[in-house]
Amino acid sequence: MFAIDVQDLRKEFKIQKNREGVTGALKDLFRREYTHVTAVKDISFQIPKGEICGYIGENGAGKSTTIKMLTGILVPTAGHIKVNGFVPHQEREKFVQGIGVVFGQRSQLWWDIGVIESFQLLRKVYKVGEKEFKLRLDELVERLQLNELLNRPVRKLSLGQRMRCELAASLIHNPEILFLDEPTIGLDIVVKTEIRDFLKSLNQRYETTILLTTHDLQDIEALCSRVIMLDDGQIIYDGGLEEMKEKWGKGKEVQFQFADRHDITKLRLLTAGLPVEWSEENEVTAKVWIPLDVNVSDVLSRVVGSTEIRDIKIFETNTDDIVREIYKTGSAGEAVHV
Ligand SMILES: Nc1ncnc2c1ncn2[C@@H]1O[C@H](COP(=O)(O)OP(=O)(O)OP(=O)(O)O)[C@@H](O)[C@H]1O
Repeated sequence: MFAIDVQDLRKEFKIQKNREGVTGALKDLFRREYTHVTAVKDISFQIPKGEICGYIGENGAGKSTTIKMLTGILVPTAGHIKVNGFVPHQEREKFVQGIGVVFGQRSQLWWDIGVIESFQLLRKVYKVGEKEFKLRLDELVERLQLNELLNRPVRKLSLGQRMRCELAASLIHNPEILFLDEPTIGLDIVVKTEIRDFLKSLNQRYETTILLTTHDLQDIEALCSRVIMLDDGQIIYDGGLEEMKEKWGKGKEVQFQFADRHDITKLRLLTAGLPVEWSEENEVTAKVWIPLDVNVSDVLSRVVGSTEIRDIKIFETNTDDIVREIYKTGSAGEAVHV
């Protein structure tokens, strides 16, 4: 059984049209006109237990709509969903016991009461026993460093502090599946790293399945072995992160800092016959772009032997660039493997 099993899932929204002018408004009063937006277009995917899967796409691609259907907040127009063995919108009460949800843009904590009181309320919602709650809370407090925050009202927390509390809140009942919609949005790099480390260890320790929506591809790099990419409600890529890089990565860039002034013509001659491209940065620095099918060491050995070098830096393919390129060209269209 998969942790998440989605078959031909579709969501259409009915939107009221507003006709123009007074006559339009009057007409609207008597007979409303509607248009339909299809936010999710018959998508299918399966996520095995214990996997951390990135769910990415541009604004409006349909990510949040999918998460809302997977968590039972929205009812699908068509298709089938099984999460943790349940149909989310039909078996809500049993279903929510097994999932945790964090929407980065919205809080599940009560604004004016102390964090610990919110946790207590959630304990009751999820019917967690006092003893179990205590153990769980101690662990979360330690690992997310919440000690100082427990008695403060949520409205007095910084965004990073609040997000750590949100994560703890979503995990009080030790769910098997965690849905995270933009969990690192607006956070500084230190908090982002802390949250990523926490999620990684949570996954390793409890085999928690995580579906993660994010615009920050560093989240994906740090956490996900698999990526599902959505475009206009359809899946345009479903596969490994490394595979994605191999398929669409443009190669590597190597930057040389020479001991003396370099001569770009001479550098080009050194690598003659290889499909590489040199560019000058300044008098002593030059870059060479090496496509994926050329061995970096072949290039290095030709240059290193004949010039004195101070420093070499190798820049790997950047996921950010790849994803941007795929969105731009839609080139992933041919390579869907679902
Ligand atoms: N309640 C709604 N009523 C009407 N249209 C909606 C509703 N919710 C979402 N949509 C539309 O569905 C499409 C997908 O929206 P969704 O919020 O799922 O995208 P997203 O990928 O999560 O985007 P973002 O990255 O901006 O959060 C958009 O065109 C959006 O305008």
